[in-house]
Amino acid sequence: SLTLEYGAHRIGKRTDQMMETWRNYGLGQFIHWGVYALTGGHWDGEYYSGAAEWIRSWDKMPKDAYDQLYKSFDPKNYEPKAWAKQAKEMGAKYMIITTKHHDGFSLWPSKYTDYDVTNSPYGNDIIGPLVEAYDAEGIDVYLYFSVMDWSQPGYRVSLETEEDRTAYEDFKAFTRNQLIELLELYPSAKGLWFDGTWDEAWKEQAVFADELEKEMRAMIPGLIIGSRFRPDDYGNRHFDSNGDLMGDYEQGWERKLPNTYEDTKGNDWDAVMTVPENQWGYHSDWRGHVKSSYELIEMLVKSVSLDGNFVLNFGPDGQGNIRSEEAKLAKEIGDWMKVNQKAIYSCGYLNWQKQDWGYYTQSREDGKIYMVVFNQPLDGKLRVKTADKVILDKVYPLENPGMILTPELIQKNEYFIPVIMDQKWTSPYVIVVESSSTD
Ligand SMILES: C[C@@H]1N[C@@H](C#Cc2ccccc2)[C@H](O)[C@@H]1O
Repeated sequence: SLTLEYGAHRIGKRTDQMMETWRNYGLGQFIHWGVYALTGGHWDGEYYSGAAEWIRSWDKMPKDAYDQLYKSFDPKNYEPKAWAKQAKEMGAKYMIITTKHHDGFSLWPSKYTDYDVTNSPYGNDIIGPLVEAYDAEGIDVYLYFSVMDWSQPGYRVSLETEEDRTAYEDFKAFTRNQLIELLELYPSAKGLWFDGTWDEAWKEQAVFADELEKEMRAMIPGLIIGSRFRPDDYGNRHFDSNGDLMGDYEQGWERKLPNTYEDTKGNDWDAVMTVPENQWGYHSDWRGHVKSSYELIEMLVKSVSLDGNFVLNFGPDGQGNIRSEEAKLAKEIGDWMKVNQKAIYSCGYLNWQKQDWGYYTQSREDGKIYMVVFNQPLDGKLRVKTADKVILDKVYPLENPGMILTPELIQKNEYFIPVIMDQKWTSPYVIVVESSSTD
């Protein structure tokens, strides 16, 4: 393997309490909010088919017009406490807020740019009240920060000339200043979710990024930073040039999920997911497939079954409203979580053979096994093939612990669990398996 000075600084999972807490979240909420929400994915009557938060990059979007939008940012309906309550009802255990997206508009009062909320009609800090509201609901807050910043004169995609390099030094200092500022202003933040680190210019900054990461971790002990922030000695992010994970968890699952446990390489990971195919910021006209709560609950369960967290995105509109489609999903997911949360929180991967009826999760607290059924067999029999030396001691529906189910032995370590056929199941249900080992 290569000798790396700026590669992975740890092999294997973090085992401290803050990371244990992170690992056990199960469900998170992403919030993408900024001046792009004012456009709703349209400009001058034309529909933008890209991701709404990227509308500034659209050739039909005059850059100076976009850069004036902040002078109209005055979200009268912004209610951080209502947002936090809704997230609590949904069952989110953490929330990731865009403090600054690629356009550089800072949702907090930043000493280092005039392109921030204090210079908008709204005038006040957006981030602070949101952090307070989510902290009050017991939902941990993580700060999304885009290194790529189109508003900054020193920002560069690549460093071709001496002028580029000189300018980029200013940009690096600005980036560090804003990050230190965020951690000083919002010390209850549990971590940073970095984005916009794919530029060649940034990928040359292994030394700077490593020193900055160390400085931030020293400010907030236990701070959680994913694999998307640092480049290694050769510019590799996520996994260093030896294939070892950078940062505290894998951050590469954006709008996609791993399919097998092997895909996760045994790392901690989160999957961040949009409701439409690819809209993070507010788009008034969602086209194409919009995911149902059923689909999103399956993604959540699949994520937990593979030792990951599932983070569902919300994109409030320019007035600070949570759109009705997202409010409906939050309610539907929350209703399911209220009944089935034991199969999600503090649960993870179980090494039993995956079956077609759905997913296994296992509690990291008491070892209970949860069979989350999405595809009920027509004959009402759930095939279960356990790992070796496992005895099924007690099997029952999570919703009805008194209804003991008797497994039918098919062969060694393989059973049929009779499902409850006298009930028309309309949503995914959970069967609990209490087991022991013959060791
Ligand atoms: C979390 C998500 N990352 C951002 C992106 C992107 C992107 C940009 C170009 C090609 C592929 C992906 C999206 O704007 C959103 O913030």
